[in-house]
Amino acid sequence: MCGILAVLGVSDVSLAKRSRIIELSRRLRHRGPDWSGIHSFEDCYLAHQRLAIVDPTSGDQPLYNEDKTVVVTVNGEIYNHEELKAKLKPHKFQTGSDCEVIAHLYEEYGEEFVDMLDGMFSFVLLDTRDKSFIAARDAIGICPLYMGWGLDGSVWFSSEMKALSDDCERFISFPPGHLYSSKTGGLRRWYNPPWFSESIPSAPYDPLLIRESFEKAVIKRLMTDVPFGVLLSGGLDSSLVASVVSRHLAETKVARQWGNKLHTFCIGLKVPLILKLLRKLLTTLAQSIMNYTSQCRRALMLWKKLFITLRRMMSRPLEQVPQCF
Ligand SMILES: NC(=O)C[C@H](N)C(=O)O
Repeated sequence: MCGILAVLGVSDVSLAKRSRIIELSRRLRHRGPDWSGIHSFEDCYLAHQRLAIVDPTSGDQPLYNEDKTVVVTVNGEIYNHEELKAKLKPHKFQTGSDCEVIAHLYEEYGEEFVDMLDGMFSFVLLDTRDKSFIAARDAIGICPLYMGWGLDGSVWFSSEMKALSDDCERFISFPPGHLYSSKTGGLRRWYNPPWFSESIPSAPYDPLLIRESFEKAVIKRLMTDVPFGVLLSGGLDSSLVASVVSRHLAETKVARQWGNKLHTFCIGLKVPLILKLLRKLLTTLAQSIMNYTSQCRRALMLWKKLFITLRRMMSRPLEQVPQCF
């Protein structure tokens, strides 16, 4: 999770406008407490609130290509960034951030690079050479993104609606798997898997393939330089995730630095059945530590905070909750 805000083509380039954009970006501070950054170029602003996951020491954003003509602000994790860097051999990387690869891929391949990314992301990229910009959101919309239009013709993008709603004349939820290009002035789908148009899936059911894909999906998400935990509900999905993590934790960078105890978290009431399931799960997870919050009042306070955080995003709650990432 990080927070991004980009405002492109504002008519007012005064210091007051810049301060306003910084103030709006602060509305996303809860998404990234580790760093706040802004880059402005003429009438364009790219701001970032960072939750540092990969390269916490030098990966602050916005990020750039070598001569800083391409600027990006990204919320996301690019799981195949090492592989992509290897393809971009002549390029010089300034940071160890997984997201810097986006600026160099754009330099190398233009707007068509987005389907090379394996990850969850939403980003805005500004090419200062011709003042064009693109914005994109991952295949299924794990990372949130909203797009708005100001009365002065400016185009806005933000991780949360609360940074757009007071300053834009209208705004939309940016569709998952799409790319906006200022050159064409429209949205187009970049994610076009072969099965997309099938109404009934034609691939035969293959449980081993499902297991293998599930394990791979969990393992690639262990790409972090900071300690992490697993949130347990007591149900099947989170238990399966925890069991795959516990089996592969020892191989990770994090375990080498922080030890290979798996931290798990659970929030809820002490319902005997759930406690029984959690206890059973913990006996199967080697070296795990459980943090259980069961105080009703604290849980309610957290819900209150969550509603305030998601303010104006709750019209379709089930759709919006995963978008907190
Ligand atoms: N967390 C993010 O969304 C950005 C980037 N992956 C970082 O670790 O800084």
